[in-house]
Amino acid sequence: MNHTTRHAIHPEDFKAYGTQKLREHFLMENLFVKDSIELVYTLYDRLIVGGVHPVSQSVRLDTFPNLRSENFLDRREIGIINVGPEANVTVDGTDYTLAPKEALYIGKGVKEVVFHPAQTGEARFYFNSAPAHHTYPTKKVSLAEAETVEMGALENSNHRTIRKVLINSVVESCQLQMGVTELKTGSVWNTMPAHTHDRRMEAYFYFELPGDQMVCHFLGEPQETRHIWVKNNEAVLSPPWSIHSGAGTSNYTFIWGMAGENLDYNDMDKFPITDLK
Ligand SMILES: O=C[C@H](O)[C@@H](O)CC(=O)C(=O)O
Ligand SMILES: [Zn+2]
Repeated sequence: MNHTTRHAIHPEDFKAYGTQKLREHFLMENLFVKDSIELVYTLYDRLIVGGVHPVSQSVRLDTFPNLRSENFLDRREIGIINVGPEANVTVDGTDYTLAPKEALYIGKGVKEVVFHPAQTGEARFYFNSAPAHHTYPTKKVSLAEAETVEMGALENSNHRTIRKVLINSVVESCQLQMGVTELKTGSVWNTMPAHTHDRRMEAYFYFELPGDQMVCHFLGEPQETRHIWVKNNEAVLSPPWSIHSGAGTSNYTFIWGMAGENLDYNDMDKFPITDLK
């Protein structure tokens, strides 16, 4: 397992960041390394963002020094979404088969989580983990069980399906919320009109983006935005004061995950498009 730390950034300092610094602090590349877990421990609500890529052997979710706990989930909950072909995850001896884009919520106190290679193709799992002070049951959530909404329109290049997978109407969690948003062919903009939610941070993970295409992800306070060019299978952090919205050179799918003060998905402040700067 490889881990790095990302500190929280003040919005006033953020204004002075150039391309390299923006990427260093907000972009998460190389989340999938063969037979390894790559994770980023952030100081935004202590959310951990990670990728698991078991190819020739199973990979165990081990604790690491930042946690000072015996097991990874002693004081944490985790949401896992399968971003590869069908593959299994074992949770304290129970096997869960995750079809592509299916999710697994695992509550605090679980001792062992093992990710397995796929039968066909290369397994890839993306996860977010947040501190938890209560144990909620482990639960697999299929896309059919997700709370699903259609947003936007092709005329605005933002027709998309938002599947709220780990949301409190579907699965109980302490602070974690996650979902999968799929852009329709010809639609490239996510999260427009853009919003902030001061009570929660967020992370976006882009996938199903052709290898020769990219997403231009916008971040920053609504009147002081910057951009980061993002490739397939890369993730971006969004501080609570930042918008998070992207336009692709093709359509794509992304996973959003949040942690913080509340579990209220609709608690967001939307900005009129014409007010962005
Ligand atoms: O706070 C919620 C998140 O930013 C996403 O759910 C937004 C999203 O998927 C979209 O509009 O495309
Ligand atoms: Zn958001």
